[in-house]
Amino acid sequence: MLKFPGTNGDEDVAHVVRLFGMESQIVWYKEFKQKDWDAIVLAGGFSYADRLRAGAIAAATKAMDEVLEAAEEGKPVLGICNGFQMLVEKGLMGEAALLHNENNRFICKWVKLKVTDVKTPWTLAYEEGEEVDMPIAHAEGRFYASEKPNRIAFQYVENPNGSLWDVAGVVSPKYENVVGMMPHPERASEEVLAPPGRGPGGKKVWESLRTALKSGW
Ligand SMILES: NC(=O)CC[C@H](N)C(=O)O
Repeated sequence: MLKFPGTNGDEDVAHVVRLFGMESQIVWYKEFKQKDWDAIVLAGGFSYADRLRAGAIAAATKAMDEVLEAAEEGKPVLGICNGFQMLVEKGLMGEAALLHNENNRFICKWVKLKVTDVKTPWTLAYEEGEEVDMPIAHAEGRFYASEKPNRIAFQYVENPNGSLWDVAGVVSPKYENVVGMMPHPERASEEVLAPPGRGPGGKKVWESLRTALKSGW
């Protein structure tokens, strides 16, 4: 897992990855070499204080060239929230952008999602069309693209931010091993963290990864 100045989701991701039986290390972006890792998670936060646009400055680092190389090699790469913004800014998610939420506010709440692509290393443990709960926490999460993406990984059941096509997460059009999503699966992977009436809808992201890595993805 990669840490930039302002990343804040790294400890939570490392914790759940270990909880699901895998090893995980947090690596400072200056020291990051992709060849050392089987999979990469770009955790959420406020890298470089969201200056310019969220994820834009992180996308210009050498560490993100390493991430691109890992994507090209077929390694599973997941961008969560600010990590998704980095993948978009790096150009890995096609002609797309994450704009300010329609209401111009930072939105922090649990939402219901539909899993719409289960052919990625991050989603293969879900049923297609399965509805799950996860929290969102972002200001710049409104998915925009001139054309509907071919592979949408997660869709909002009730769209909170004005994203086109209810997009909450997409598969890279170039690399099917690369997924970006605004909701936070790492905050929804333990029963105890789910509020009343909600379930830990992120668990299967890590179960998917475990299965994918075991089968040599
Ligand atoms: N939780 C996050 O990663 C937030 C992402 C970004 N800082 C935003 O507000 O849009």
